Amino acid sequence: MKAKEPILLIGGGGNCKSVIEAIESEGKYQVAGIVDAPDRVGKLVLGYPIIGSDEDLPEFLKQVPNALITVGQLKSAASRIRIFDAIKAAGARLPVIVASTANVSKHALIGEGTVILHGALVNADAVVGVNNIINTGAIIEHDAVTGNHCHISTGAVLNGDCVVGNEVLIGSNAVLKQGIKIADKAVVGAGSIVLKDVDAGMVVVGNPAKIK
Ligand SMILES: CC(=O)SCCNC(=O)CCNC(=O)[C@H](O)C(C)(C)COP(=O)(O)OP(=O)(O)OC[C@H]1O[C@@H](n2cnc3c(N)ncnc32)[C@H](O)[C@@H]1OP(=O)(O)O
Repeated sequence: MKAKEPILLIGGGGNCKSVIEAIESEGKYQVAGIVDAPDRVGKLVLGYPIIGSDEDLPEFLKQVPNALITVGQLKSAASRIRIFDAIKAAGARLPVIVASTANVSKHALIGEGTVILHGALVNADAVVGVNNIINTGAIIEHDAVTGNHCHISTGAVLNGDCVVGNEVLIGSNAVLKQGIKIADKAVVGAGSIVLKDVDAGMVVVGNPAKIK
């Protein structure tokens, strides 16, 4: 059996727990440790130690060749982008993680550092950008596209041919009608039904979704 490669996780909150669950189920990587705030060093997350804080990151990345961002993304993608850039600058690798119960078409493309959590589906000819969270039970249908640094929350549905820009949050259980375009940095509120395209930076909520 192939030995598991070590991986460093950056961010030790709730998203980290879901990602650990996915990593353990996939069985390709062994969590070497977690980086979080200085006052949390020494604590455990699902049995894995918080081994240092942000300032130790460059040193850790010399020792562990794989890293993933496990900070959540609800307000802005800024923290996740900052860490992504630091990992890239250090020359470490950001693997794709696919949970054992997720389903990713062999005809889909997934960018580096993206996690596909339990029960999610990415269908044929979908393209998912780098550093995305495709959360539990989300659906990215055929030919749909997400940009970089997006969070497609739990149970959200991007129907066929939808195009989502960079740094977008699609809230839990939101549904995008087929072919809808969501521009960069927009937010779709939880449970919203999106029937019209959404401009950059807009926050839309409701059924049908309207600007908040
Ligand atoms: C594993 C996980 O936990 S993944 C986490 C998944 N989390 C999500 O999907 C949450 C997504 N975020 C949301 O839906 C948020 O409510 C946002 C981003 C749309 C808005 O957040 P805020 O700006 O803080 O809005 P706030 O809570 O102040 O509400 C403002 C108004 O919008 C309404 N509103 C907020 N969100 C929604 C929504 N999803 N649908 C309908 N109305 C909404 C509120 O009822 C409120 O209305 P009022 O002014 O008439 O009282």
